[in-house]
Amino acid sequence: MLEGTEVLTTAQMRAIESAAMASGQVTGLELMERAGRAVAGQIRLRWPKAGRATVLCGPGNNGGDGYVVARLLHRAEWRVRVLGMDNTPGPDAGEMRRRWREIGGIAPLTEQELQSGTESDVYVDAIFGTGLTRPPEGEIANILARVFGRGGDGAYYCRRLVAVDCPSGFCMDSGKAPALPPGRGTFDSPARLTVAFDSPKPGHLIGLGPALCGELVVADIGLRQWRERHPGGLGQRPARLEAIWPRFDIRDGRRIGVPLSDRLGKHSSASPHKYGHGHALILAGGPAKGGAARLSARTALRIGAGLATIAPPQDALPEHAGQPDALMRRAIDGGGDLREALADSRINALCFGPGCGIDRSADLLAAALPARRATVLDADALTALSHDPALMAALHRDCVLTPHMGEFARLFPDLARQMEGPKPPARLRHVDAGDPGRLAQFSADMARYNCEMIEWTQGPAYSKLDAAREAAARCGAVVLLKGPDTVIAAPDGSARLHSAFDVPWLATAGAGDVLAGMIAGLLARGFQPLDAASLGTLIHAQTARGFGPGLIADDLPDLIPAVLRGLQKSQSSSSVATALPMT
Ligand SMILES: NC(=O)C1=CN([C@@H]2O[C@H](COP(=O)(O)OP(=O)(O)OC[C@H]3O[C@@H](n4cnc5c(N)ncnc54)[C@H](O)[C@@H]3O)[C@@H](O)[C@H]2O)[C@@H](O)CC1
Ligand SMILES: Nc1ncnc2c1ncn2[C@@H]1O[C@H](COP(=O)(O)OP(=O)(O)O)[C@@H](O)[C@H]1O
Ligand SMILES: [K+]
Repeated sequence: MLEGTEVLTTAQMRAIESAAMASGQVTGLELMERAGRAVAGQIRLRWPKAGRATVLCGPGNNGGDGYVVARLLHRAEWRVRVLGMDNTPGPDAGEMRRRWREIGGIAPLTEQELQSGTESDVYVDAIFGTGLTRPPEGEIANILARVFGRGGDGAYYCRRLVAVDCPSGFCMDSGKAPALPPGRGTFDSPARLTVAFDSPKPGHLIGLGPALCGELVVADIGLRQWRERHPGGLGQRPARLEAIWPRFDIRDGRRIGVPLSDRLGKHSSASPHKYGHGHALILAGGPAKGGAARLSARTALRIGAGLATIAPPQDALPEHAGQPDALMRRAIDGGGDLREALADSRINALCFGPGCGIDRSADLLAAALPARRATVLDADALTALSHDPALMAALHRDCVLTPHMGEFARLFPDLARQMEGPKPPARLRHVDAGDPGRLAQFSADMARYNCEMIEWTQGPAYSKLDAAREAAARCGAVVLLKGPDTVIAAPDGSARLHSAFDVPWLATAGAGDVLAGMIAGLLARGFQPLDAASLGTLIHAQTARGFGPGLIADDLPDLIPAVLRGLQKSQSSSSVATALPMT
């Protein structure tokens, strides 16, 4: 079964941790011990033979986790070198540092120290986690350049790098990474493994996250139980932000949200007629422009629409005489013809854009949108939309927009600009678990968090998630912002994240046309717009995974049945992580 996995912003995570500690049922020290144990356990799972480890401990609680890792690896007979800072950390990290000091020394956390001595088998990055408040500078930036950079020969300095919670310096809300000091390259060396705590954060899944984090393991540190007991806690209401392709292993088996694939294999038995599975109408362009729409139409049939009709203008109709024979053809020359076609209420999903032409899309959209059928807008239809505010105003809740970044920038230029620039919006206060004043504030924030979730999603940098959500709210339709990471946002703030970093061959001409057809087919089958867009994204990538490099878009539709069969089989399995291959 494919289900979403809840994603928490760093602010939500902090609020939950603080409220859990405030409840008295768990202490910060216990959470830190569990976090460190999870990381040490994952290291030993991968590299069972005790070797040499260098643990880099930063000034805060992430560093505290690092001291726990050091202690536990030492106990497992690893030779451990710790580099740390000479600051006064919070009480929990201070205690963990003290416990480490009873075992071994702490060398200064400097680039020179990191470079010196025997090379380690494993490097543990516990410099910064969720508490990064400003871009790293000076010596810390130099160390990060060493940890995340490459030598002159292109080889990574720290070959086996394990990141605690996240690669340090990286923004877990936006997936952005700061610039390294001039001449020190970019953040381009991935961790081998990232162990995140409790839930994935948006940054693990979008932006640079999938590339930088390496394998992602989400470890249970015992907050789940607290959360489920806490009145009004996350377990009590549907998740607003979910990951729909968990490319990570999640340790506690927690799955929240809609079992997305449940209905996929099943066709409605209450309405066994083909019209019970919907009728998708795919609007095609003029002569020699029909290939894109044909890809969409074939896909709509393959994903299970009861009927699909391709609708080019009359002079292009003969070009569509070939396969598939199951596809129906109908000439639609302009808005009048389309209005006439839509008099048939059984046509319940429309697909505009692929190869359709900008002017034709504009004309047809003006006729179709008032009929309020479920509608996918892609390619030329998005360009038409960007030219005409009246069309934009006519969008409705059953519309799904599927822009890539270029199209998004034409539709929402201000939001695209914000994504590029550094925009530090108001950031939530740094929480220190030992400070009662701050805890009280966080309890208040926690209460706020239950009702004002969207506000909390604003990370320190404006992300693709923020932009897609704002766009969806602005236009009142589902916005699917595609790329290697895809964000699907609904006007009510619900959003789904998908990462296709493992299938770069999906970026091929016509793949977007297939996606549009897939969503149209799912809309025809009666899936809600957010679910249709999410499932379409997921199945689209899954078909590409199954094929491998060399894929062309024409291959995709005919791979769908195998993916659907796989999804049906996996419905008997309890966890996505075991049901689907990990990347
Ligand atoms: N008690 C908790 O809430 C738990 C926290 N845990 C760990 O704690 C982490 C969060 O801890 P913190 O909130 O202490 O945050 P961090 O440990 O990420 O870093 C905060 C510290 O870094 C300093 N800092 C921030 N940006 C800097 C910069 N650019 N240059 C130099 N110094 C900078 C801050 O002043 C502060 O001292 C999580 O990522 C996780 O690893 C886990 O132990 C689980 C429990
Ligand atoms: N680097 C990438 N890795 C995996 N998938 C990608 C990548 N870049 C784009 N995609 C996906 O490939 C598809 C390309 O769609 P689109 O840009 O509309 O292309 P076209 O217009 O040629 O069909 C989208 O589904 C997008 O999410
Ligand atoms: K880290």
